[in-house]
Formats: sequence, C-alpha cells, structure tokens
Amino acid sequence: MMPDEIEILDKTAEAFLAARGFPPVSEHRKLEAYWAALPWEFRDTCGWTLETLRQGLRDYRAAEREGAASLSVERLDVLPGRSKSGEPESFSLTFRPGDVTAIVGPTGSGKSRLLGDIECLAQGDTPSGRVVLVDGGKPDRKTRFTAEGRLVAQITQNMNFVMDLEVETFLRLHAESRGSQTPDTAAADVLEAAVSMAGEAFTGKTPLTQLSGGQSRALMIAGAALLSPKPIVLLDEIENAGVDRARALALFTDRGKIVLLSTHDPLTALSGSRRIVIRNGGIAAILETTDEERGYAEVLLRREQRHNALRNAMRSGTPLAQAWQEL
Ligand SMILES: Nc1ncnc2c1ncn2[C@@H]1O[C@H](COP(=O)(O)OP(=O)(O)OP(=O)(O)O)[C@@H](O)[C@H]1O
Repeated sequence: MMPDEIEILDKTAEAFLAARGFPPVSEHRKLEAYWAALPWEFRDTCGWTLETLRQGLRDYRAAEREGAASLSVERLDVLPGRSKSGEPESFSLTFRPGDVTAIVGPTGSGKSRLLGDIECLAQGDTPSGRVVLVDGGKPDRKTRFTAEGRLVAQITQNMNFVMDLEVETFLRLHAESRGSQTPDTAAADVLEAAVSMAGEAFTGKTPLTQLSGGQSRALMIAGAALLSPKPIVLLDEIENAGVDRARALALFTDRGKIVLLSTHDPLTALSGSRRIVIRNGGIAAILETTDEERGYAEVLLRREQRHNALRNAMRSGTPLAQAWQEL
C-alpha cells in the first residue's frame, strides 16, 4: 500500500535525523515534510525550494483530486474464494456507503487477510483466491496500483511520529498537502475531532512526539475521515486505540464511507450492522446485528463506562470505594 501522508511523515527517518539541531517548525523542516510527501516521479520536476516543492505537492494533489472524483464507490462486492485448507467459501457479501461491518474470529483465523484482500482489491491473486468487484466490475490497474487511484485507507495499530512538529503545524501541512484551500480551518476541524475522541486532552501546541498512542491514533483517524478522499476505511482493532469508538465511527459514516472493523471486542463488533465470522481462513458466516444484540451493546457500554470511571479514579489516586459510591 502506498502510505498516506501521515505515514510518510512518520516514517521519514531521514527527516528525523536531519531535524536534529534545527529549531521547531523551521523552513527546513517544512521543506523536508513536503519533500517526503511527494512521490518520486514528482520530486525531480519540483526543484528544491519550499515554494517549488509546495507548488509541486499542490499540483500532485490536484491530479489526485481529479482522480478522486472517480473515487466514490456505490457498491463493493466480495466473491467467495477458499479457506486455508482449500475448502470453497460460500457467501454473498456487498458493502455500500455508510455500512459498518465487523470482522471477527480467533487469532490467526484470517481477519487481516480479508482486510488485505479488500485493500488490494484482490482478483483471485491472493492466498484466499477471493475477488473484489467495484461497482459491479473489475477495478482497473490505476485503481489497484496507483496511490491516487486507490480506494482504501487503512488505519493500523502501529504508528509513531518521528518529527517533532507541533500538532497544529503538522495538521496544517497535512491539510495543505491534501489540497485544502483553507488549511487553517481544516486543521482546526481535524484537531477538534481528534481531541473529542481521544481519552486525554491535548492542544495544537502539543509536540507530536509527546502524544500518547491514543492521541496519535485519534489524530490519524480524524485525518483519514476529514482530509482523505478514500471512500473505504479499514480499522484494525480500534478497541485498543484508546479512542472513543462511537465518535470515531460516526466521523466516517457521516461522510458516507464504507467501514470495516477487525475486532476481538463484542461492543465494537455490535457497533456494526453485521459481522463477518472468519474460521480457518474462510468466511464461515455473516450475521446481522439483531435488536436484541443492540440491547446487549447498551449494557456493555454502561459496564465499560463504569470500568473506565474506576480506572480514572485509580489513576488519579481517588480511593476506589469513593468512586464506587459515585457510580
Ligand atoms: N483463505 C486463506 N488462504 C490461505 N492463507 C490464509 C487465508 N486466510 C488467512 N491466511 C493466512 O493465515 C495467516 C493468519 O491470518 P491473519 O493474519 O489474517 O489472521 P488474523 O485473524 O488477522 O489474526 P490476528 O487476530 O492475530 O490479527 C496469514 O499468514 C494469512 O495470510
């Protein structure tokens, strides 16, 4: 997968090293960020100054947006393949905009494989043999293999920032690089969404390197929801992200994205309208979430809130008996 802007900025060890010894948010640092965010083929044509790189990235994003016009997806079908032991699968599976679907199954059963098949729009060329159709047809090569054509944003469990920009500067750069005409407003919107879903507060002035895992993931989720044009979002074990799951999901579904969640957590699974059960690499069942199960979700949510309240009390040194009384 071509990494998205955040991942590129994260992983640019080059920038990290070069950044040592420079004041925060120097022009040099911005130049590195733009440089890192540009695909190779665009770099040569851009030159080396901040202005030429910035313009280069704008041009690239404009080309990407033209491609993005065709990034909308009305339906995505997964056609059956085979399990790990080669048994044929049998199911009918269609995703539409705004759908939230959970993928469940024991460790090693093949949840990530299914996400991977969707991510690369498999055409019988992955170990599962599944085929993914976009709007009823085979995706073209551009959609499968070019960064601008790709339909899927994936949010994984691992992420680290290696640049020590302040959050607001990073978000503004990110918004600018995505071609936003109002990067300050876009950055403020992403920050607000991220703060509202992160467990612990942070501000635009917080350095990226000081963010907790949950805060970093909240930023990544808000960025993917508000700045990325990709119509399909894959979330890997969001329950471990330390973010408010309901808010995170609403950010995506409000924008009509197709959401797939790989999860081991019943409450997360019940936030989907159905769940795909994976066994031995194959799709064993597709279960619609019933009204009764939605009732379970409410009970689970109340329990989780109590648990969180006790955990917060414990963390802040409040005697647990007192916190218990207040529940
Ligand atoms: N249908 C399949 N055919 C062949 N290999 C498969 C199939 N499904 C999964 N595998 C392989 O089985 C291994 C485990 O699968 P995967 O990583 O998807 O499991 P998982 O459910 O995501 O596990 P975890 O819960 O630990 O993240 C991988 O190497 C994957 O490529």
